[in-house]
Parts: sequence; structure tokens; C-alpha cells
Amino acid sequence: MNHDDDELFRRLEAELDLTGDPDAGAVLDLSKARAARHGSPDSPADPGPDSTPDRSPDSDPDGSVYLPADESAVRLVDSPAPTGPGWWARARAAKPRPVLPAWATSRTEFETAALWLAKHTLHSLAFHAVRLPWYAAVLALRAPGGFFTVLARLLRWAWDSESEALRQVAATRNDPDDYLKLSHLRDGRVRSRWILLGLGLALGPVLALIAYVVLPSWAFTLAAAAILAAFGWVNIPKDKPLISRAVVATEVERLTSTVVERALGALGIAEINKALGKGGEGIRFPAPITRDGPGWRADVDLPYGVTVTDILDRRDRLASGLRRPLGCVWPEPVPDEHAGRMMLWVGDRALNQVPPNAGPLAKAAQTSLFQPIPFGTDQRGRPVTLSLMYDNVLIGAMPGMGKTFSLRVPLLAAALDPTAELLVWELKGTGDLAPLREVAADYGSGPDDDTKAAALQSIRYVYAELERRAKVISGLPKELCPENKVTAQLAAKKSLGLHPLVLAVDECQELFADEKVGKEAGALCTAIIKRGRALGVMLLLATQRPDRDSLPTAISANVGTRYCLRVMGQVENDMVLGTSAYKNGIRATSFVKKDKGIGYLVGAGDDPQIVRSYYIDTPAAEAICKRARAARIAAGTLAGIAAGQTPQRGDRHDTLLDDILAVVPPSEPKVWSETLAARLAELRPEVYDGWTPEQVASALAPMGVETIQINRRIDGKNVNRRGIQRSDISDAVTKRDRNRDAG
Ligand SMILES: Nc1ncnc2c1ncn2[C@@H]1O[C@H](COP(=O)(O)OP(=O)(O)OP(=O)(O)O)[C@@H](O)[C@H]1O
Repeated sequence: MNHDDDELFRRLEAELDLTGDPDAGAVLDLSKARAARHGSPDSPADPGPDSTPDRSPDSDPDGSVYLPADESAVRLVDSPAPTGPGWWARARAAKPRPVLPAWATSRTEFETAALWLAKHTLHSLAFHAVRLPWYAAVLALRAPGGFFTVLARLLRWAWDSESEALRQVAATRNDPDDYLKLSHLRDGRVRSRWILLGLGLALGPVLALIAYVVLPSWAFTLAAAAILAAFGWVNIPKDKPLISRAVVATEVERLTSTVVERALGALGIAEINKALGKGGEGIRFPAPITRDGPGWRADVDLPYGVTVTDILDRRDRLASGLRRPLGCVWPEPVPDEHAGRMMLWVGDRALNQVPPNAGPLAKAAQTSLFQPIPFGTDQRGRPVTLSLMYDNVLIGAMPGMGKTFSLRVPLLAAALDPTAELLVWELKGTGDLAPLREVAADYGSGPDDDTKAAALQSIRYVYAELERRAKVISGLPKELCPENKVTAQLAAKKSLGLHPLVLAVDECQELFADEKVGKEAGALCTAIIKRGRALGVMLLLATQRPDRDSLPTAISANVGTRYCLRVMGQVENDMVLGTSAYKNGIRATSFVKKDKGIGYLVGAGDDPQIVRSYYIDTPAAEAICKRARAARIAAGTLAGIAAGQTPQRGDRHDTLLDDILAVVPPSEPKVWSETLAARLAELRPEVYDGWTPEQVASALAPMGVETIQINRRIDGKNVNRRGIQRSDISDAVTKRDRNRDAG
């Protein structure tokens, strides 16, 4: 085609525009479109005739915005020079994305990814293989129709039917020149195309005949079937595809930006709708959507003003928008990023549907508490560990959500460390922790007063251990103990007695809310949490009532590792996971009843994570404890109840009498109990904080000290209160010391 022909076609095509749309085919003015997209009510895209061009934001080369301060002056609110970090600073601050994808660096992830791919491929192959006869039948039935369709298309091509419209336009315009040129062109084309078609039609049967003679019969049949299938394929209606998708499962559907945008748009958040609507800035994805473990990961920058917590509040709606079960959809904040950066992980299947996993402890021969211990897996199936040493653990949940099972995991890990001394108190009374009796130095089960009193004695023993261990450590030479804390080397020296000491209290609310023992237990546990870490003492608490009355705030404030399974409200959530956890989007309230053993774990890693604890049932726990017992017998560390000995427990306030003598000088023969309680609390807040005069009296009674009425004149009036006589205390001390010396 020569230049004139081109020109003619262009002109005719322009005239052929019959859509009636004046903008159709117009080149988009990008600057206008951008202005429309980013236009704000404050900066109208179309300034009126009175607008001053040099004061509009667009008119300034630096993009600065001017605000009229008065009629004659303008104020520059954005600096004219570009501020903010330069490219070098930005490049240095940029976070490098991993060179290799997660599946290539982690064996578990690789196995999960490979398994998913293999399963997916096998499923698709089997699905289509079963339907192969059906596909063949449909194609064969549709082949004759397909043959005629192909023939019709060939004839239209040979007759150059597509240029018919152009000739019609030339005729309608009464333009003989154009018409003649077009007709001339068409004649040439038709001639050459008919020659080609004729050749094809003549050669086709000849080639078929040759193929019939030359090819083996199977190959000929296959070729004929392929041609037949091709004709059939042409005749398949577009709206009724022959091959249906092998997987409609919501679980493995690919996550795309469109799907995410659709789901976010369905949340009913005005800012998101605005961003997705016409003229909005859209939703940004700072990183590509990738496969991450057994699911998809999308990093999303939510529109300005929308936070991840807004999305968390509507997790169920998001799951509906994504067309996934709720247990598959896990939006999370990204701690180091702005509040609108969301990491959305969409699993192939709901976390609570993944078969429970007993984890490595089921087979482990031994562990060391100085090493991370296995605890569970995250949503992506990656192992999650806890560092029990130098830490304390608090587990909280509604009843029946898997607290005891979760507590059992670190306890079994501790059992497998033959050097660790275990003191286990299960105050529910169901015997869920009974397998640990085989290895524990002290153990008790039940919500009764005796068990609680015994648990308190056990806590007193641990408290006394704190004092002993602190003295041992402070007496050690610096080169042996440079950091003033128990190390694996120090713990291995049996003579020092600095082995790991693990105290666990399940259903600790029974203890802390108890009228008789609660106050003291709370105060001692607070001291253990605060001071025990460096001394190799670990406290593990589990409660189904994480409120102020059942869990002293000093404990919930100082514990390092927190695991919160399903809870009902913000208060419980924050009691377990820490202040502001709920506000920051760490919400164990979003778990449902089926999410047993699934919780938020805070403090184990850098960021909070959703973890499903390993599921070690009672028979598996018994097997582990049997192994642990054997290891302890071999190491010579089986002690206390497990060894059939009387467990070590603390006396009732070993130091109470001495403490009273310390705070009541000899010049003060009598003192009111309330004054005494206040002075004791000042001396040792961790033990006596919050003590009432009645508690002083009941603590002294077993030591043979009775309180008496003490009369004082205050403001001219006689005031009678209970108190103690200092001489009674010194007599009790003399008696105690005499008894000790005697035996
Ligand atoms: N990691 C887990 N995976 C799967 N299921 C679990 C898991 N942990 C616990 N469960 C299931 O949850 C049930 C309740 O667990 P558990 O007894 O530990 O709950 P709890 O919170 O201690 O209950 P309660 O408050 O009544 O003592 C168990 O019987 C078990 O079937």
C-alpha cells in the first residue's frame, strides 16, 4: 500500500467514527486527567476568570502552595527547595527485600510450597482426565458447526468483506475517486486471496491423502482427531467454556490486587470508597503480592486516614469480600511502619482446620532451657520458639480455648531439660498437668484450700531461693559471672544450686483471688517476676480470668512473654498482651470459638505473632515425661515429689518476726497492727504490700504471738486498736532459735 492509500484510509476511518462520542479516539490529556484525579475542593481544577494564575499551586514550579496573608502579601507554607531525605538517604533507609523467597530458604516452607504445587497439579490432572471422554464428545459434536464457521470466515476473508464499510462510505459521500480507488484495491486483494484459497483447497485433500498413506494409522487418527477437535473448539460458545476450572476451592484461589481492592471496597469505610472511586488515589501495594507459606501475602498501604485497626474491626467482612473462610484471613499491622500499612495474609485453609501438630518435643530426647524451646507454629506453618530462660510467661484465655495445653508445651520442654527443677500447680483440679508429676520436684492439683496453701508454700520456697541465689551470684568472682546472671556454665555447677527453677501455676486466679493466700501469693510472684529472670527462676502463669482482682497488675505489667488465646473484651486482651495492645490492633478478641490453641504471642519475637501452640495430648505428654524421668534419673537430678521425697516448701514468713523487730525499735514496746503493717510494707513491699492488721494477726498466730488491745490518746480521746507487744516478738524469736539449735 502506498502513501496515498494510507492517507485515504486514515481520512475514511476518521469519517467512519459512527459512535457519536465526541471524545472517542481523542488523545487523553494526561495533565488534565491527573489534575482531575488529584483535584481537591481547595484547589479547583478549573479556576474562574478572577483567579490569579501565579497563586495557584500548579503555577509554582516548586509546587509550593501560597496562602494569601493579606491583600498585598503571600506566605510560603511549603519550602521552595525540595526537603526530606535525598536519594542516598532514601536508598540507605530502604529495606532490602530477601534475595531468595521464603520458600527457598526454609525447608518447612519449601516442603509446604512443593506439596501445594504437587497437590494442585495432581488434582487438576485427575479432574480433567476424568472429564476427557466428555470433552471429546462435545468437541466431536461441535466439529461440523466449527467446520462451517471456519469456511464462512475464509470466504469473508477471500471476498475482502472487511473493506465493504469503507466503500459504502465513499458511495454515500458521492466520492467517485475514493470509491474507484477502493474498488481497485479490493479487486487486487480478492484475486490474490482466491488464488491462495484455491491452492489450499486443492492441496488440502492431496496432503490428507498423502498423510493417510504415509503416516501410521495411529498418527493419522491422532492428526484427524486434532483437526476435528480444532473445528469443535472454534464452535464452543464463549459464555459456556468446555473446560471448567479444576479448582473452585476458595482455599487456593490466587490473591490479586483486584480481589484485595474488591474486598476492601466492601468494608463500608468511607475513605477507602473515596480512594477507590473516580478521582481517588486508589490503594497502593508497596510490594508484589506473593505466595508466602501455605497462603498469599499482600502488603497494602491503606488510604490516608485509614488504619489497620479499622480493618481488624471488620475482619469478617474482609473475609466475605475475599470469599474466604474467616480463619484464612489475617490482616496485621506492620509494627515499624505507619498505621496504614497492612500485611494481609490469606491462608489456603483456615488455621483451625489445619491438623494439630505435636511438634518436635514429641520426639526430642532432651532440651536445654538456655536454648529456644519449641512452642507452636505461625499461620504460615513456620515453627515458633520461646526463650524461657530470663523470661516469664503469662497465658490467658476464655475457658476451654487451650490454655492448659499451651502451658503444657513449655513445661514439657522444661521437663526434658534434666537440670531444670519443676514446681507445678494446677489449681483447676482436672489433672491436665498430671503427667508432669513424674518429673516435678513439687506438684499439686485442685482448687481446694490445702492445695492453695501448699502452692503458697512452694512460692515462698521460690522466693527464698531468690534471696539465696542472689547471695551466691554476688559472691562469685567477676570472671565467673561477668553479667551477674545465671549462665549455662554456672547452672551446670551443681554445687552452686543455680539450675533453672520453673514455677508454673495454672488457673492462677484461684490463688491470687483467694482471701487467705491471695495477697501474699501475688506479692511474692511479683517479686519473682521482677527479680527471678537473672537468677534462673522462671514463672509461668495461666489464667482464664485476666482481670485486676485475679491477676495483680504488677504481674501483668512485668511479664515478658504473653500468649493470649480467645478473650471476650479489650480489658482482658490488654491485661494479657500488655497495655494498648488492643489499640495497636493486637486483638485476641478476633478469634472465634473454633480457634482452639490459637493465640497472639507477644514478646517471643520482635513483633507480635499469631501462633497455634503444639497439640500434645495426654498420652503424648506421658510419653515425653517418661523419657524426661529417665534422663533425670540418669543425670541424678530427680528430686522432690517425683523422687518420693518431701518437697521443699517455705515456712510461713521465716523472716516476719525478724522484720518486726527491725521496724519496731526497743524504745517502742507496743505498736498498733496497722502501723506495723505500713512499716513492714515499706521494708519489703514485695512481701507485705497491702497487708491488713488482720493479716498481721493471722500470720503471727501460728508462731504463738497473739495481738492485744492497745489504748492510745489521740486528740484528747482514747482510741483502742489491736497491736503487738515487742517483747512477745523477741520471746518468739528466742523460742524459734532455741528450737532450731535443738534440731
Ligand atoms: N493447640 C491446639 N490445637 C488444637 N486443639 C487444641 C489445642 N490446644 C487445645 N486444644 C483443644 O482445646 C481443648 C481445651 O483445651 P484446654 O483444656 O487446654 O483449655 P483451657 O483453656 O485450659 O480450658 P479451661 O479454662 O476449662 O481449663 C482441648 O481439649 C483440645 O482439644
